[in-house]
Formats: sequence, C-alpha cells, structure tokens
Amino acid sequence: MNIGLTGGIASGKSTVSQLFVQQGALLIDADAVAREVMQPGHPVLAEVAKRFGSVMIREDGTLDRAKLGSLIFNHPDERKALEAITHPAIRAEMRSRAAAYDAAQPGKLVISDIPLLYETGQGNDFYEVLVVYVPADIQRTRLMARNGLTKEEAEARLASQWDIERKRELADVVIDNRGTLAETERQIHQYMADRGLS
Ligand SMILES: CC(C)(COP(=O)(O)OP(=O)(O)OC[C@H]1O[C@@H](n2cnc3c(N)ncnc32)[C@H](O)[C@@H]1O)[C@@H](O)C(=O)NCCC(=O)NCCS
Ligand SMILES: Nc1ncnc2c1ncn2[C@@H]1O[C@H](COP(=O)(O)OP(=O)(O)OP(=O)(O)O)[C@@H](O)[C@H]1O
Repeated sequence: MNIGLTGGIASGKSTVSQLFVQQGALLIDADAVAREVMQPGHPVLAEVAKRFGSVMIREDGTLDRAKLGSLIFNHPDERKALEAITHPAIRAEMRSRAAAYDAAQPGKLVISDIPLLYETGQGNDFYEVLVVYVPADIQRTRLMARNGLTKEEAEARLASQWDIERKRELADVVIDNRGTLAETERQIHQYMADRGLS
C-alpha cells in the first residue's frame, strides 16, 4: 500500500516519516532522491551545471546547494527551469523504488514523502495522501530555527510552494503537528490501528 505524505516546508514531513518507519513502514524520500540525482557524475547535475553555470559547482565537483537555493527560491522562472531538469528523474526513480518494494514486500506500507506532491499533480497517484499540517507562522519559525534563515529567506521558501491551508483542504488525512512529538506520534499510531496496520 503506497501512501503519499506531504505538507509544507518544515511542517514536519521527515519527523512524521520517521515515526512511520519506527512502526515498520518502508520510506521513499523525494528530498533524498533529489540529492542523489545531484551527485557528481549524475547526468542531472551535468544538466544543472549547463543551465545555471559552473558557478553552481564547487571545486570538489559537488553542487553549491546554498547558491542554487538562494537563486531558485527568489526567482520563480529559475525554479521552474530547475524543476524541469530534476523532477522527471526524481519521479522515475521514486516509481522504480515503489515497484521494487511492492515486488519484494507486497502489501507492506510504503510512505512516499514528497514536498511538492500536489504542486506536481500527484494527488491521485496514491492509496491515500496524508498532509502534515502546521500553520504558516509555525512553519516559518521552525524553518528559521532549523536552517538558520532570516525571516525574509524563510518567507521566500514558503512562497515557492502552495499555501499549506490549500494542502490541508485537499488531504485525505491530516496529521496535526502543532503539538508535541508525543501528540503527533499518537496520531500515527491511531492511523495505523484504524487501517489494521499495527
Ligand atoms: C535548490 C536546492 C539545491 C536547495 O537545497 P537545500 O539543501 O537548501 O534544501 P533541501 O534540498 O534540503 O530542500 C528543503 C525543502 O525545500 C523545499 N524545496 C526544494 N525544492 C523546491 C522547489 N523546487 N520548490 C519549492 N520548494 C522546494 C522542500 O520543501 C524541501 O523539503 C534543492 O532544494 C533542490 O535541488 N531542489 C530541486 C529539486 C526539488 O524540486 N526537490 C523537491 C522535492 S521533489
Ligand atoms: N511537533 C514538533 N514540535 C516541535 N518541533 C518540531 C515538531 N515536529 C518537527 N519539529 C522540528 O521542525 C523542523 C522541521 O521538521 P522536519 O524537518 O520534520 O520538516 P519537513 O517537513 O521534513 O521539512 P522540509 O520540507 O524542509 O524537508 C525540524 O527542526 C524538527 O525538529
């Protein structure tokens, strides 16, 4: 059973994914796949270097994530150009992992953690979509604390995604991550129990 997990930036998707993994679920993490296709030697990184210039590549051949991030989170056209290069490769890799998990462990709960699940039109591709929700002001506070960003930098990242309230409305299931970790964990346990998964 493949479940889509999304939310807004810093709403707690990785935190919730790990809670599912602790309950025995398998995880496919879009951010991790996105990092893999940006490794030196991968054709996607070569394409990024060609489109955005060698200034985006450090001396050791790795991507300068901070530099590319500050460009794309402040320039929507550049962000779309990056997504046109990265998203097809990310999506193909995620689908192939889901198929491999399904073949190896049929019936097992697979969580696909995809920040841009709705933005990229994947709302109907899963058995259910879970949205990890906190209001935008909490997103911003947690993002500033975790990444050491200014308020303006955090706002730019939030503005690069759909509003979290819109995602909450589309969700099949909402995981409310405003409270403590223990409160969030209780919701995961309830979710698993309701579906006979625990
Ligand atoms: C621009 C990059 C290099 C910045 O790297 P950085 O280490 O600062 O951020 P990281 O990759 O950890 O992403 C953190 C969060 O930013 C958000 N985010 C990333 N890319 C995008 C995007 N294109 N649009 C909106 N939000 C995004 C997501 O919520 C993600 O969880 C990186 O985010 C990237 O390669 N983005 C393009 C690939 C992509 O779209 N990834 C999103 C998952 S499919
Ligand atoms: N219930 C909570 N209470 C307090 N802090 C939390 C809670 N859940 C998550 N956090 C913190 O908020 C930050 C964002 O959480 P997390 O990294 O799980 O979000 P994310 O949605 O995966 O982010 P991204 O979109 O950037 O990948 C982290 O520093 C995390 O430790």
